[in-house]
Amino acid sequence: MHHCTYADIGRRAKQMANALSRLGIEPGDRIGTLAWNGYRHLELYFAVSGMGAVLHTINPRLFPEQIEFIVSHAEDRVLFFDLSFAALVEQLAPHLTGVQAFVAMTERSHMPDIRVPNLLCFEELISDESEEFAWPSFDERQASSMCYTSGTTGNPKGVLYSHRSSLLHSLALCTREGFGLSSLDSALLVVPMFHVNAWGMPYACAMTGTKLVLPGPALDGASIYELMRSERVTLALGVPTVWMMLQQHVESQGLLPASELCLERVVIGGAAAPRSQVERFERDFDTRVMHAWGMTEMSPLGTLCAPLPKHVGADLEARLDLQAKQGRALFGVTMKVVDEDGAELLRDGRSAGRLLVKGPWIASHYYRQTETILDEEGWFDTGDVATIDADGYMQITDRAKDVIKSGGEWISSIDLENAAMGHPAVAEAAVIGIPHEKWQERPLLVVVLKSGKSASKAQLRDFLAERVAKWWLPDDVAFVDALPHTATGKLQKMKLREQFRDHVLQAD
Ligand SMILES: Nc1ncnc2c1ncn2[C@@H]1O[C@H](COP(=O)(O)OP(=O)(O)OP(=O)(O)O)[C@@H](O)[C@H]1O
Repeated sequence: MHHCTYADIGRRAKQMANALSRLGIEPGDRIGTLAWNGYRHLELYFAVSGMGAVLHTINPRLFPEQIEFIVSHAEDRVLFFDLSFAALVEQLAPHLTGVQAFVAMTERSHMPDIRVPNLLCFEELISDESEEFAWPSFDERQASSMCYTSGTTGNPKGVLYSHRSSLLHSLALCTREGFGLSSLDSALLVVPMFHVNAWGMPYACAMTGTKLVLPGPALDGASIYELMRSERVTLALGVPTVWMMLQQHVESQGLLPASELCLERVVIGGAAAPRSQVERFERDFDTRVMHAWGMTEMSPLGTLCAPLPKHVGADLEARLDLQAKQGRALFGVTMKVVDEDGAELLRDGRSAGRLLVKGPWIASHYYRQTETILDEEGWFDTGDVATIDADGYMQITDRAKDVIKSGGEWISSIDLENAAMGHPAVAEAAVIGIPHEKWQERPLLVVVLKSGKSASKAQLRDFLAERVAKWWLPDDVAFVDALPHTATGKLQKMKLREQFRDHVLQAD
């Protein structure tokens, strides 16, 4: 484990800024990274943006052709990469003709033996550089970083973040109503630094002096647990699949209650937080869950579920009901739900419609596309379907493309999945619509069972019958070993729909 201070990061960032200037990098140039969560990646966050260039973090789990497209589309001039991507870089390099240097994020003794033009070594690059660098001044609306969407529902689209949007977003995170960061915190980032600036945490933690714990590629339950223990983590951020692995690990290893940990807060975002997962954190870890929602286009956070004074002292059931919601808009963000004609729906917690958002850290267009993605009043259509209640708590019921349309009504795949995940034998669940002659579509529940546990279709349907409306009950249940996820932890429903394209619904 490498330990360093923000002062060390600052010094090395200045050395890197000097090195990049020497390579001819100018303000506005894009610098790509194919890297896990690590200190060198953090140094690049500050070196590249600080000198006025644009840090382009690339999702390394995309297909090689997609990475090739993205690097070329962004016109990256330098590509930094972790050693685990050396073979990938060697494969891609001949096609990345615009990249003038490839930098392995390591020291000389570990340089990979690959055939890549202009291969440089990170530590060698900065070793002789001065620790002084006069950070230039520039317009706050200038781009500081960029990233492409997850490509869950189509091709990835490039989004630029400005210094202004990143700063405002970070300030919102620091507040008590945000993540409430302080220098007393130790924050574990299980969200990748290659996607949406790891939810803005690298900046927000530096602003507050919060210790950042960067886990590298280690994403299994055992290593996450060990890091939480050894680094005395008080705040951890991740997607539901990551927390599923952690909870399975502590359960299977008999580590419950998890009193060895000093975990005070867990942020669950990127996909809906299952009620059973929230309950386990509250009950077995004695940890407060903060449910968060956002999008690449939103830098990424839009809402956070924090209690109001009237919720203080509420019992577990009431707290769980609240945590199922994605939360209230962060300072700076405005939201509304609208019907198909664009008319605003009631804030009654029941009327579901398309969720529109507005705010200073929401992108106005995709990279290298001229047309705006905002309507004439500045609203961005998130593509999510949601309700908003009288207190302003928003709850996602589905992505518009995943809604199951049955007999003219909508069935929320997310609600069904959450209900199914409450069954003690279910590790993970996904619900998709299967075409149906009479009803247009009917739900199919696809389930991964916990190892060593069993449940029949009938048992699962009986379990659900007590929790959802009768007409929502899945017509069929399919058992699989694993569900397809994107690199950012989202269920790939497009892939699942493809997998079950010819599926014939069978009740038993
Ligand atoms: N807490 C949450 N609960 C439910 N859904 C969430 C939550 N957080 C994020 N999401 C989902 O993730 C989406 C944002 O994902 P992201 O911006 O990473 O890429 P993507 O939208 O999946 O990619 P693409 O636009 O290429 O399909 C949101 O619109 C929402 O559907």
